[in-house]
Amino acid sequence: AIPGVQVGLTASAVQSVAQAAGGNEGAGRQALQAGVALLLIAVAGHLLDVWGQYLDSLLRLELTTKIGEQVMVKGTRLDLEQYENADSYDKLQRAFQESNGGRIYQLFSEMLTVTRELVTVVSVGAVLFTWSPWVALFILVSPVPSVAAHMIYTNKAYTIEYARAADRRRMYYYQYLTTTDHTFKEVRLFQLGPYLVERYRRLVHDFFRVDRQLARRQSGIVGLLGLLSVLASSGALLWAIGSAEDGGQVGRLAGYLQSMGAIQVSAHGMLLGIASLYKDTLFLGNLFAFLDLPERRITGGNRPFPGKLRKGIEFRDVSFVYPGTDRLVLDGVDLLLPAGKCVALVGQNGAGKTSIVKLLTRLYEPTGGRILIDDVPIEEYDVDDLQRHIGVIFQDFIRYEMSVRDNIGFGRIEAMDDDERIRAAAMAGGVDTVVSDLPDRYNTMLGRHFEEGRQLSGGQWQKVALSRAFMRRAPVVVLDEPTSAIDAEAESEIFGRLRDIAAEATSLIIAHRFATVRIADRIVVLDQGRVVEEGSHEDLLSADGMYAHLFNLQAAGYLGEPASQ
Ligand SMILES: Nc1ncnc2c1ncn2[C@@H]1O[C@H](COP(=O)(O)OP(=O)(O)OP(=O)(O)O)[C@@H](O)[C@H]1O
Repeated sequence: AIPGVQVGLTASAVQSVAQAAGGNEGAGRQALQAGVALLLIAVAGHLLDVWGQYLDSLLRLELTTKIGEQVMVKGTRLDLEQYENADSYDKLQRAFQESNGGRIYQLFSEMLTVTRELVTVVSVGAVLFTWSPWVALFILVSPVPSVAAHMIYTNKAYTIEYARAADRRRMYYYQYLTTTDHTFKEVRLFQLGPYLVERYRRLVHDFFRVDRQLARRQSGIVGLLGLLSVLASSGALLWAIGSAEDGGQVGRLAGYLQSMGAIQVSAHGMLLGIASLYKDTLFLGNLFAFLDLPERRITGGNRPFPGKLRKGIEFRDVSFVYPGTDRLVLDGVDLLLPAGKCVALVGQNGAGKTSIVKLLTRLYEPTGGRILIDDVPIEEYDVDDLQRHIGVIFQDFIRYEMSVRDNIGFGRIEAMDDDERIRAAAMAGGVDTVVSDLPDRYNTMLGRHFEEGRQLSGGQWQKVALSRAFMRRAPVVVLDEPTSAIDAEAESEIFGRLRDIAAEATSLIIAHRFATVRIADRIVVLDQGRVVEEGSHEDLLSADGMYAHLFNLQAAGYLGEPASQ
C-alpha cells in the first residue's frame, strides 16, 4: 500500500504548499508533516528493498544447488532405453538446459515482482479512482496493448525454440568435436575443422534468418500496439489536466502525474512479468516433463541373488526387439551358461552379442521367451541384488578421469578402502606393474582432464576396466570384448589368471579374437540373432561350419596363408 500512500501524501504536500503560498497559515505545517511522512516511507521502502535482496540471493543459492542435484539423481534412475531412444534423449537434453535452476529462480523472482507491481497498481489505482474513475481507467489500461504484443512474440519464440532442440544438439556436438581432447587427433589429421565449422555456421545462419524475421515482425506489432498505449496514456494526461484545472486542484495534478509514472512503470512491469512467467513456465515444462519421466520400469521380485550358482543361467527361446524399432535383434535364442563354467560368445558385428548381455543384466527385458537363473525366472530376483552379483565390463567401458583407486574401487564401492582387495584386482587385470610406475601409485589421477592426471594407453585403460570387474568378486562375470586392445602376451597372462580368479564364477566372454575364445569351456556362435552352433573349440572346428570358417580366416591372417592348407 506504500505507493498509494505516497501518491496521496505527495498530492496533499503540493496542495498544502499551494495553499500556503495563497496565504493559508495552517497549510505550511501540513505540508511539512506530509514531507516527513514521505521521508519515513522512503526509509521503510529502502529497508524492505535490502531485506528483499538478501532473501533473493538465498533463494538463488538454494534453487541452483537443489535443481542441479535433482536432475542428476533423476538421470541415475532412468532406464537405459530412455538414453538409447532419440525421442526421450531429446527430452533429457532439454531438461538439462534448465538444470542449473536459473529459470526456476527467475520464475520465483518474477512472481515477487508481479506481486509487488500489483500492489502498486492496486493501491495507486484506488487513490486515483476516488479522484476520477475515467482517468484511472485510462491510466490502468494504457500498458495492455504493448504487453499483449510481447506475449504474442513470446509464444512464437518458444515454438521456434522448441522445434530447434535437435539442431541445437547438433551445434553443441560440432562444438564438442572441435574443442575436445580425444576428438582432436582425427579432426586435425582428417582436416575436418573447416567442414565442421561450416556445418555449425550453416545452422547458426538458419537460426539467425528466422530470428531476424521474428524480430522484424515483433517490431511491427510492438510499434503498432505500443502506439495505442501511448495514445491511451496521453489521453489520460489531458483528462487529468482538464479535471485538475476545473477545481484548481494543483495537488491532484501532481498526484496524477506521479501516479501516471508509477502506474506506467508498474503496470508495464507487472504485465511483462506475467509474460515472462508465461514463457518460463513453458520452458520449465521441459524440466518437469523430465522429472516426471517414469523411473526404473524394469522391476523384479524380492528373491536375493545366489552367492554362488548351482545350475547356471539359461536363455529359453529368447527374442528381443529394441523398443521403438521393429527389427528382431534376437530370434529364439537358446543359451546355457553352466554354473562355474566359462562360455564364449562369438559372432559377427551386429549379431546380437551385447544385446544378450543387456538382457542378462536386466537393462532391457526380452520381448519373448524366458531367462532362468538356477531354474528361477530372472524377474523374481531383486534387480539391485542381481546387478550387484554380476561383474560386467562393456565394450564401451568408462575411463573415469579420477584416481586409480576410484577406477578399480568402483567395481565394489563399499570396499574402496580395502587396499589389499584393490591390489589383488589390479594384479588380476594385469595393471599392477603400470600402477607401480605411477608417481602416486593408487592415488594417481588418470586421464588428462584434471591437474596432475596421467594418461594411459588404450590397452592400459582396458586393463584398469578389467581390474574393476575383478574387484567385484561376483558369482557371474560378463566381459564384452575385454582384451581387444591388450597385447597378446598380456592377454594370455590375464586369461591364465582369469581361470584362477573366476574358477568359482559363471562367466560369459564375448570376443572376436580366437586366442581369447579358445580358453572357454564352451563356445556359442551367434548369427543374426540366432544361435547357429555350439560346442568346444575342437568340436566346432571339426563341424566345419561358421566357427571353423571364421577361425580359418583369422588364422590365415596371422599365418599369411589359409590355415586349412
Ligand atoms: N539401442 C539400440 N536401439 C536399437 N537397435 C540397437 C540398439 N543397440 C543395438 N542395436 C541393434 O541391434 C543389433 C545387435 O547389436 P549388438 O550390439 O547386440 O551386436 P553385437 O553382436 O554385440 O555387435 P559387435 O560385435 O559389433 O559388438 C544391431 O543390428 C544393432 O544395430
